[in-house]
Amino acid sequence: MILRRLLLGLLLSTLLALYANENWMTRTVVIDASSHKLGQIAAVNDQEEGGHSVARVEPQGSGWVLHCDIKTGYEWPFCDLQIRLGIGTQGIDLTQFDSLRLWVRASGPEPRQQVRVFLRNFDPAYSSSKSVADLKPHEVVFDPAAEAQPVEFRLAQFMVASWWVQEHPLPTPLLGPQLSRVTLLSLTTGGQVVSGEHKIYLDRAEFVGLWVQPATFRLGVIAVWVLSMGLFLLWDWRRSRLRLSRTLRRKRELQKANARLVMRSDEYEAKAHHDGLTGLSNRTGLQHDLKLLIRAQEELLFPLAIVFVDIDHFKRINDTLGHDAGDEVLKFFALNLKANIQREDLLARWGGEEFVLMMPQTTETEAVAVAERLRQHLTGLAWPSGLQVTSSFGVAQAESEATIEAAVSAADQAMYRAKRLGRNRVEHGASAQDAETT
Ligand SMILES: Nc1nc2c(ncn2[C@@H]2O[C@H](COP(=O)(O)OP(=O)(O)OP(=O)(O)O)[C@@H](O)[C@H]2O)c(=O)[nH]1
Repeated sequence: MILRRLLLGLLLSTLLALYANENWMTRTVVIDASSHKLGQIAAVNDQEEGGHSVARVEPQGSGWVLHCDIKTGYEWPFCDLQIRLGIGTQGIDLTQFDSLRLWVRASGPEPRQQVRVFLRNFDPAYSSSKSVADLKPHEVVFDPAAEAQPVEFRLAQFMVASWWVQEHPLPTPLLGPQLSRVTLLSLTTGGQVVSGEHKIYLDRAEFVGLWVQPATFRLGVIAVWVLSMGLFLLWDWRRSRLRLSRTLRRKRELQKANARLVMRSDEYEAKAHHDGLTGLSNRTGLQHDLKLLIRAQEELLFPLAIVFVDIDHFKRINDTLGHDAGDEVLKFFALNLKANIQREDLLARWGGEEFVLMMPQTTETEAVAVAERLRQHLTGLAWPSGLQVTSSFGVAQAESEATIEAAVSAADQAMYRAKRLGRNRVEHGASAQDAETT
């Protein structure tokens, strides 16, 4: 948005600047009675050339009037109103100007009273500081009465007077117009003047030019555009780099946050799948592990032996020794169960003082033997607080994933049968009584 505004601003400024360059950025050198003292003005006649014409200048209005009495004597009689420009032979550099405006009138005995305008240039190659005749004259001739005032000439219209070139042979490079050191502006009577009273009135003259030539100005405008584009590209490149590094930083932060979340979710999952007291899997954990095993190696899993283990009269331990002692018994029980089974067996706390053992690739008969070994081992342990702890076992077998649920139920039933039959024993398979209960 800002960029669009800047671009629009630059575009409008460019159009305005181009217009201003040609219309408002003009400079003007004014020549009139207030800018030039009478000492800088001279009336010259043809007497030095052997003529008899008489010329004199006097101020009038904002400028001057040249009174000229043309008399025969010289072949080309004339009177000249000369205005000094600049200081000494330095003159003024008119190459920076485009035109000359003149507020001029002329009167005299001719039907078309012509005036010649000269711009005389100094160049040490052909001029001496003393003689006006050595200054290269650039000339236009016109009839002021036929023109609207002010009369405007382009400086390019001024041509080097051919009669002067004939009298001053020049090397080729110096032949053309030269306006870099113009020391004199003169208004002269016409080339074929007739005898009598002539007057040339000059109210004002102006050299007009542009401060900066359009070609140079346009180059400047192009430079501004190129610079702006360059700056924009630099700024855009820096912005893209900043954006990129910001995005990368955010990505890294996200990755870190993600890793933290994954870690936390792993922790929660571990907590959800484990029993806090014994460190064994809980029922959810067991189901999860079982699912993984079925997915990974179902054919190696079955027959799957399922053993339910329940501590006998556990409530009494709690009641007599307290809940903490009960916890210690549970931990000790779990530890010893774990220590006496194989690595690939799954052991979980099913709930309360009840545990489940699942043994892959194990038949019911083999599991009964394992259960018996465990029962004896657990019974023979030195229990905390000198307790005598026994446990009851129920064993069943699952042939496939579809029969696991039934086998779990059968093992649970068998364990309860072991309880009913006096505890501290191993039971397996379904009995008639179990079938009745289910
Ligand atoms: N200390 C402790 N006690 C528990 C925990 N979980 C369950 N219990 C207790 O275990 C006892 C189980 O009692 P019962 O279901 O009557 O079983 P039992 O006393 O072992 O009797 P039988 O199983 O029939 O031999 C209850 O008093 C529960 O409060 C536990 O995490 N810690």
